[in-house]
Amino acid sequence: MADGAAQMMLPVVAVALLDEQGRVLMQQRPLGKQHGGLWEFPGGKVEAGESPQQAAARELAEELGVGLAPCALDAVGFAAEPVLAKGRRSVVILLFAARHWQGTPQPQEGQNMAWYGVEDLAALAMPPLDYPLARALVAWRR
Ligand SMILES: Nc1nc2c([nH]c(=O)n2[C@@H]2O[C@H](COP(=O)(O)OP(=O)(O)OP(=O)(O)O)[C@@H](O)[C@H]2O)c(=O)[nH]1
Repeated sequence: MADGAAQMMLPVVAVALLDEQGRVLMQQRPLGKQHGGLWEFPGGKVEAGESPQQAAARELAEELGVGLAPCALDAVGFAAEPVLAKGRRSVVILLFAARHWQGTPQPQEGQNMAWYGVEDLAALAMPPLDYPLARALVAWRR
């Protein structure tokens, strides 16, 4: 990828933790941040020198205190804004799914978390890119 293109993209990873009943863990963004109060898949920005899987494992440890082996992450799909305002960076979110992890998810940053049926995600108030990610998760599970 050309340097210019890299500067215009902001890579973000997200993880669908799936429990034995097939429910998925969602967390609520803190009020005061962009998309505050909306429900999202846990995750965050990929840092320099990380693979997407390493970033996902780091973010899930930071946010929920769980251990994730990079090989336990299945690629589900991605979402990106179809049209960008001039000069804005394109957020590209890569969604992984995991059925196995170490520890019990506990909010580490004071955020609310809850388990939802995968088919129920579309009814949640979410940031825009989490809707196509939720649809990709429904399709991936079939
Ligand atoms: N999940 C999600 N994130 C989005 C969407 N659109 C969008 O710009 N983002 C941005 O993607 C980034 C996700 O990274 P993050 O979770 O580490 O960001 P953050 O604001 O919680 O943490 P920060 O304090 O490190 O910036 C945020 O800047 C978030 O605002 C979207 O539709 N869904």
